[in-house]
Amino acid sequence: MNGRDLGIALGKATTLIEALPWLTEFHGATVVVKYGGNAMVDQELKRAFAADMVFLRYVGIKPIVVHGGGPQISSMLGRLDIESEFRGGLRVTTPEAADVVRMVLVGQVGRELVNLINGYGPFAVGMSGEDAQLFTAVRRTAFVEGEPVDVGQVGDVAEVNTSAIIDLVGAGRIPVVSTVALDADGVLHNLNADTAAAALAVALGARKLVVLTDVEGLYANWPDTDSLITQLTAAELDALMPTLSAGMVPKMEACLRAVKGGVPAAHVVDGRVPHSILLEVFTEEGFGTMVVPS
Ligand SMILES: Nc1ncnc2c1ncn2[C@@H]1O[C@H](COP(=O)(O)OP(=O)(O)O)[C@@H](O)[C@H]1O
Ligand SMILES: CC(=O)N[C@@H](CCC(=O)OP(=O)(O)O)C(=O)O
Repeated sequence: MNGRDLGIALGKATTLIEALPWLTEFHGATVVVKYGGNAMVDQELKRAFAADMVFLRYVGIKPIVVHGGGPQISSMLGRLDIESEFRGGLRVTTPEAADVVRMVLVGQVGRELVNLINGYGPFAVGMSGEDAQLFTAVRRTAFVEGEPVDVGQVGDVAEVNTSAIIDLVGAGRIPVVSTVALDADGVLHNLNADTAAAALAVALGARKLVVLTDVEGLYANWPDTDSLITQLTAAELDALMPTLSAGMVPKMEACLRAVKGGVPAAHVVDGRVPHSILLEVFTEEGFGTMVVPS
């Protein structure tokens, strides 16, 4: 082996051994991952994400994936000539739109992700928030400039029944969750996927919530990209919330909900970077923005 090849080999060994403390710390831990953004549309990023989930599973971590799909829902509503708009970051969801949301999330986006993950190992099992009553929804209003606005069949998570997820994870599976759910009267509701991921992380007592996005993480002064925050407390995030705009609001609300609900760390990581989740979990410096309890 020449000097250059030896250098490369030693670099690889260093990277592997750097992971040892984190492999030890997170062995057996439950990690809820919200999949969305670019990582959901770019072929290379999609495959990298699927490989990461199977990697986590093989090293003894229990990943649970909650997926988004806003752009795919908008595209299908457009094809069907059904009007769609967002108010206060939430999709106005008529009964007709709710059927399309379920069809796209459960029947299209969820299926594709299950198949991608299963390309690396036969572990992924898809489920809707309806299955075994994983989520019970309660109707949610949006807030536009401080005023409540009715957005139709949009729900928050009122209750989580983790039994089916626990069964699947116990059998070595990777649950892939689509975020539609019934309310107590059996009416179908559309749940924001960041919100649902946070509620699930809390109910499962997860060690981490990791939310993929299309920026490096949370910036203190968006759009100044020199202002990336690597770590902050829930109290510091509470103070920043009024300064955040559209897309980041549900994500950071989800991080707050998770850490206030007992999850030790919630992360927002850049889904444009292949294997960003591995970088977050297995490196000393982590990746993106980490929110910790106050
Ligand atoms: N303080 C902030 N830090 C980072 N991004 C912000 C901030 N405020 C607003 N944003 C916007 O939020 C977007 C992320 O939300 P969104 O587009 O909904 O993500 P995704 O498609 O990954 O669900 C960023 O691309 C950015 O445009
Ligand atoms: C109520 C609400 O807005 N629901 C979302 C559900 C999908 C989602 O959250 O997808 P992303 O993570 O890709 O945004 C929607 O209808 O678009």
